[in-house]
Amino acid sequence: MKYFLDSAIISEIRYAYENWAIDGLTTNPKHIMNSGKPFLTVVDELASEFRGVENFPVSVEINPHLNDAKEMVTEGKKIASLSSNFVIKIPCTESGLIAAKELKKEGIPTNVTLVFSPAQAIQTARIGATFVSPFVGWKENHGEDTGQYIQDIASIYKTYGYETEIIVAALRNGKQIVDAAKAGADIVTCGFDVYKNSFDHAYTDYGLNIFRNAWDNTAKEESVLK
Ligand SMILES: O=C[C@H](O)COP(=O)(O)O
Repeated sequence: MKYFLDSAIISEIRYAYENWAIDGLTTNPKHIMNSGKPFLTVVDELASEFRGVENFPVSVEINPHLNDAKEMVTEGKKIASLSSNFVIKIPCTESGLIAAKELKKEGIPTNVTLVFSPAQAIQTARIGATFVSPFVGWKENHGEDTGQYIQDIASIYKTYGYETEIIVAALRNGKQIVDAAKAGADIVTCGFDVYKNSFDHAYTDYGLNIFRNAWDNTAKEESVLK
């Protein structure tokens, strides 16, 4: 399963790319706002950060106020022209799905976002979007159990041979990453801290202290080892 970083902050994107072998990047209007920089500045930074890096998709979302499919396509084409890495992130509305279908005809990759049901995910795959982004954390915040939801999308895609890749989004902890993997997600996208926390475990720290103590109490010959 691939790991994408969900962020628009260049310092953490660079860190995760260099140290964690992330496979791609997703952004949304909230992440861009949180970077504290203007939209086009962030988009330019992302384009230059990954110039020449192959197979590293960077999802950039169109203006969320757009409702008209033609306007969505026009904006999507403009954003896509800025980098060969860019994937156009488009909301899962009727207009968004029409726009994603048109962008596919133009050879522009898309990521259909704000997906909350298998029915939305089916149409996303039928129109040939590159990625579908079902959100988990937002549903769970409202008390919904999401285990079956991702499994259903993955099993429907398998049954019909849909090629759209499933990016399970808005994850809040390591358990949700594991649940996504078990459900058959192709990709998860998480914030910087979610990944960082998922690499640690309290028992690892506990065991490390035991081993450090043992190391300190073991006689050592002269050696280069400290
Ligand atoms: O845009 C997709 C994100 O994964 C949404 O997640 P977020 O609630 O962490 O911003």
